[in-house]
Amino acid sequence: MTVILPEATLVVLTGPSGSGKTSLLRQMVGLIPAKGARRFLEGREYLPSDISRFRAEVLLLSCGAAMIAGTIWDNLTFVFGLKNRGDRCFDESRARELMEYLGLGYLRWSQRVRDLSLGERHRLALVRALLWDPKVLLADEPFTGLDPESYTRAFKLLSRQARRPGRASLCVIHEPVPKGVDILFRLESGGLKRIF
Ligand SMILES: Nc1ncnc2c1ncn2[C@@H]1O[C@H](COP(=O)(O)OP(=O)(O)OP(=O)(O)O)[C@@H](O)[C@H]1O
Repeated sequence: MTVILPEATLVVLTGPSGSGKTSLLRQMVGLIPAKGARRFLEGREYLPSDISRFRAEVLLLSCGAAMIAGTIWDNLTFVFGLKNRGDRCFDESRARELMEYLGLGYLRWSQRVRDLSLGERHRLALVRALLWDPKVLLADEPFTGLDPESYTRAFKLLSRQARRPGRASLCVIHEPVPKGVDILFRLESGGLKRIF
C-alpha cells in the first residue's frame, strides 16, 4: 500500500471501526512495524535509523491525546526541548491565541492536565501540534469529545494548517466527513480506496 500526501492538502481517511486506520498511521511513523516500509518526505528518504527526525516532521496526533504528567505549560513546551527537533521555539503568544480560539482561554498554564476533560485534552493536543508546525500532521480522530462549536473551530485550524505551502495533513475522521476535504480515502477489508 502506498500513501502519498500532496503538498498543501487536507486528506481524510475514514472507514469502519477496526479497519486499521490507527494502525496505518502508526505504521507510517514507525510506531508499529511495517515490513518493507519506505518513508519519503520532500523527495528525501528517511531510513529507519533516522526515524526520530522523520517523526519530528511527520507528527502523529494520537487518538486519546497523549499527554505527559504535569501542567499545561509542561505539555506545550517539553517537545521544544527534545534533541533532533530542529530549531523550533515555543511561541507563548501564539499558544494563548490558539487556546482562546479553541475555547480554552479560561485555563491557566499551571493547571494539571490530569484534571482536564477528554475534549479539553484533545484541543490542547491540537494546540501543541499546531505550535510545533510539522510538515505533515497525521491526526487520529482529533475531534473526539468536542462540542459542535469546538469541532468546527478545530477543523478550521487543521484545514488551514494542512493547506499551507510545504505542509499537508492526513486526518482520520469517522463519517459523516465534513465539507472542505481535498482528498477522501476509505479503508475497508478490500484495502485503501480513494473516494475523491
Ligand atoms: N496493539 C495491538 N495488538 C493487537 N491487535 C491490535 C492492536 N492495535 C490494534 N489491533 C487490531 O488491529 C485492528 C485494527 O485496529 P485499528 O485501531 O487500527 O482500527 P481503526 O480503524 O483505527 O478502528 P477505530 O475506528 O475503532 O479506531 C483491530 O482488529 C484491532 O483489534
